[in-house]
Amino acid sequence: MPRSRHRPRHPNARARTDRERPPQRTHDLGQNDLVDTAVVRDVVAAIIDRRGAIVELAAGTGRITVPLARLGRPLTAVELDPRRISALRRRVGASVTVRHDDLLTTPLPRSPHVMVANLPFHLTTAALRRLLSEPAWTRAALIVQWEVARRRAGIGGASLLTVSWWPWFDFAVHRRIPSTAFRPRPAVDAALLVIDRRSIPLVPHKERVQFQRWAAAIFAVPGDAVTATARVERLTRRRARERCVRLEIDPSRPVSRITAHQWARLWEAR
Ligand SMILES: C[S@@+](CC[C@H](N)C(=O)[O-])C[C@H]1O[C@@H](n2cnc3c(N)ncnc32)[C@H](O)[C@@H]1O
Repeated sequence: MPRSRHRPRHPNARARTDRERPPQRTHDLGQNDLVDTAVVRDVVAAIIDRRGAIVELAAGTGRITVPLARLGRPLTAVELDPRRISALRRRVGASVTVRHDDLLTTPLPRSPHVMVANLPFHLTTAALRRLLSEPAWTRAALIVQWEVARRRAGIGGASLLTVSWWPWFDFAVHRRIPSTAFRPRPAVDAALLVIDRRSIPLVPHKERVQFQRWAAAIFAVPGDAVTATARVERLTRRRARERCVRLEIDPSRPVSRITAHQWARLWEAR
């Protein structure tokens, strides 16, 4: 069953009478658990050399939480489904902080930490937006749909969401995860997407809002780097081409194929 087909019902929503209550559908919450232990090991390995506390979102019944707990670091596991919370508490014991909360709003630490999540697919974009605007985590190891991971990492062309955050984050696909690694099995493969906060941003933080507006304007122009630069910067095509060549950007390159460093150079050259 595709994970994203049904709109999820929030378990904390107004209580309904039995007659009103629809049949329980666990896939509404994207409960595709990770049953492949080799993939679990890869998720843990992705954060093992990053210091700080660990926050796991969408912890489920603890298939990733348990091996994370063995690292002996402060660990908070967040899960929305109250039935899963009870199972999780029994499984991990008192050393893990188990929090019954929504991953989109749960408070995150203000000190450096790492994030882990096998995200419910229907919340992927909302969760990414939320995480990217949080100030303190240094690395996030996230399981997301395969195609989403490729787009976020700029493979075969970056999306505006990626470009908007590229000066401050690096996105990499660590591995593909076959749909057979989950129960119930989703309709599509997934990937382990690892996002690192850049220690030296490519664009100063204080310019983020302006950069994002400008990038959106460039993205809205169909075509290549020259066409977009000329339109947004109000340059002649000749001047725009000269600027691209000077900045080592192929003038005929589609906007979605411009790299993170090239975006930063274009921004600086405005
Ligand atoms: C794909 S499962 C992952 C479970 C477990 N981490 C694993 O890998 O086996 C997603 C989990 O997120 C939970 N979930 C769904 N919506 C959530 C939300 N808004 N906040 C927190 N957890 C949520 C689901 O109940 C489910 O347990």
